[in-house]
Amino acid sequence: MHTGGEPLRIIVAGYPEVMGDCVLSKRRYAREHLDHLRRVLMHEPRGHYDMYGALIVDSEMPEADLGVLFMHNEGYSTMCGHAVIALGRFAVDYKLVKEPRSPETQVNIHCPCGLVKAFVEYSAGKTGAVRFLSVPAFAFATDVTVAVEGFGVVTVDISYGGAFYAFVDAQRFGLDVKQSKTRDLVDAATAVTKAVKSQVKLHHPVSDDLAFLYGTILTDRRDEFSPEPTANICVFAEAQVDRSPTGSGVTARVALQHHKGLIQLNQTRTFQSGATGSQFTGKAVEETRCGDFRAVVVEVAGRAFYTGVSRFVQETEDQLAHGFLLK
Ligand SMILES: O=C(O)[C@H]1NCC[C@@H]1O
Repeated sequence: MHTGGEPLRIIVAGYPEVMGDCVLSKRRYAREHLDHLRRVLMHEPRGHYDMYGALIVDSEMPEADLGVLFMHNEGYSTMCGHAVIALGRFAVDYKLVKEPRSPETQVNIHCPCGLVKAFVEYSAGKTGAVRFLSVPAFAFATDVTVAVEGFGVVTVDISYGGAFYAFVDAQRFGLDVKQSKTRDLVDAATAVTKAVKSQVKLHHPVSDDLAFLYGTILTDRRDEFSPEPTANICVFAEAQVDRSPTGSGVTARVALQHHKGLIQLNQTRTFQSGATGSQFTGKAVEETRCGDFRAVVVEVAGRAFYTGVSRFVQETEDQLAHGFLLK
């Protein structure tokens, strides 16, 4: 499938059992014991540098309809909004939920970061747009200064939307998220990610497995509420570029905007991908807490589409059967 141009290869069969007593520990198990399969399915020649995947696993939560592990060019994410939008439709279409209901069917998706509730438009047997309520999202730190190689001292905000992101105005690098060359945006964002990773210690109240920087999101700085779309581009994992507006990034960005008093509860904003122009909407719907952090529940909405069905093989005499990546 794809959501706003971002691919999602949903793995439905062929994996060995993923061990672990919870979805978060299954993520650890996959990283430690099954990583060769991620490389086969994400990397070339079956995938490509920016491929994204979802492995459906059992969840230990009785209310979950399915569990999922997310994978990309470098490892395993804790949250992925574009994948949740696609999986919501997929779960209804492939009967992973019992009784589809109109006008919306609820699909509870247990992600490594926690339970995410997706609501899938359903009418006359057809699935449509999907909205989801994510795990509590919070601004972790604002106006943090880091020394970025090649760019000097840069001020960033750090926010959590199921995964941690650093946010910076692209203009700081003389760039425009919609007009600049992708390569230049990737270089700046990657340098920021490297600096934040080495200079800022992250913390998540629920688990240390959630406390890592997933990527950097460059924005057009239009954070104050407006009915006009605001654009951003997300560079995550190993310099991978999201084609969509980034569901977990929109969640983190809305939490940041709400924290700064730039957006009120239930004010809907439109977020546009600097890469493809595709759009998600996002709004904070409830104030809550995550440990000591004041947090919000954010609703993100978008559309996903089917692209095809694949079956992959590995031949024993193939020297490149295990996958490779050109950097
Ligand atoms: O939509 C999202 O949240 C994601 N897309 C790729 C990177 C993030 O996981």
